[in-house]
Amino acid sequence: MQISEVSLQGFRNLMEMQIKPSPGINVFYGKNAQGKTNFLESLYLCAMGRSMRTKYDWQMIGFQEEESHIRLLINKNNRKERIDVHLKRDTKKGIARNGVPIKKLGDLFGTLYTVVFSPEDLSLIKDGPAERRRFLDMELCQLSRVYYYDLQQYYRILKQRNNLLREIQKNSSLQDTLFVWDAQLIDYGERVMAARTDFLKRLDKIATEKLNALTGGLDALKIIYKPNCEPGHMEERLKRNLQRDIYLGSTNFGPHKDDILFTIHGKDVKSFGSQGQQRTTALAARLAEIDLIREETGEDPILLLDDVLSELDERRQKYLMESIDGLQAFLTCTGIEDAIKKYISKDNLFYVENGKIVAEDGMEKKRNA
Ligand SMILES: Nc1ncnc2c1ncn2[C@@H]1O[C@H](COP(=O)(O)OP(=O)(O)OP(=O)(O)O)[C@@H](O)[C@H]1O
Repeated sequence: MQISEVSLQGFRNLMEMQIKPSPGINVFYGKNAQGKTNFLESLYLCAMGRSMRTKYDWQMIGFQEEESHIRLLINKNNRKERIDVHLKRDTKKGIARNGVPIKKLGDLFGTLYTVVFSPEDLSLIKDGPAERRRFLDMELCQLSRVYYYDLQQYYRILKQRNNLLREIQKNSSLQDTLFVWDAQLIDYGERVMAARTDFLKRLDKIATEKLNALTGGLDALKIIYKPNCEPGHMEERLKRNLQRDIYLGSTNFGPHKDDILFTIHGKDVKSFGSQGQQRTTALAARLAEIDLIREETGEDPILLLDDVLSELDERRQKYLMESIDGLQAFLTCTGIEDAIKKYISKDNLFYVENGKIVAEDGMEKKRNA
């Protein structure tokens, strides 16, 4: 799977541009705040139907613009696919796949697989459980539309159940109707937990190997699913906690409170790992995602690497660059460091300045003219 053309109009500070990336590692370099991450964000938006930085679509529209358009052409096993995203200030965004508008976001998943590496990956380890659930859900949604559907249904029913719990506080006879929501919540909740269990088992196996290679066998990683209630026991948990749920007006057990534990030599990386170990753990998890996507879909994902090299030591930089060799990657940096020089050709260099992206060979021509 490869992106063969990107066209942008009015996307953040990227006003009007069209580029044809190469199949290998494409490097976007330039000073701070020029539009490099904005470019990666536009690709992510086409893959996932949302930004990786904001939940508000309007924030991605250029300050002076009313609308923003992104078009990607993708080569997929000698087939061509097209994704169009249209952001509007006053209405919902429109997304089309091969010219056909999609009705549900789930219909977009699977068109373009991406793995994002960014300095914010550290928050996967350091922040609260919500960040780790987000990681889990984004990855699983990419891989399985069924999961996306189950998760959506789960949250829809959870909301209804919580509303009803608050109603029951005022009118206890309504408790008789709770079983309708509970049966569905348990059904979808158990499915979500089963998918998470399976995904994390597989991720753990691959990430452990990656971390082992990244640290030369020094650190032994384990990724452990921490379900908030044991899979298979949701019904019993809900029953046992009913009075508390009614009192609080919210559901206190279920996969909406799940977490993931990352350990090195049995110790929680969040509490005991060094900053370097936390970063390497996140990197191993991202690298494992690449293999998992390949295993699951038979497709190579597109990699978005946002200024990650500067955070890594030489050994890790080398391992990362070697791991992504042969994949299409979009890598941002402020300068062409030695670590990347040998992996790229001049044809894959793009200079970013003040919202303009210029292919390096084009610049060369301009300079020599
Ligand atoms: N909606 C928008 N419209 C126009 N410009 C925007 C919009 N949102 C952000 N910007 C501008 O985009 C610039 C930041 O771009 P970006 O985040 O891509 O930086 P970058 O090149 O990756 O820099 P760094 O190396 O610091 O990460 C800022 O100047 C910001 O003002």
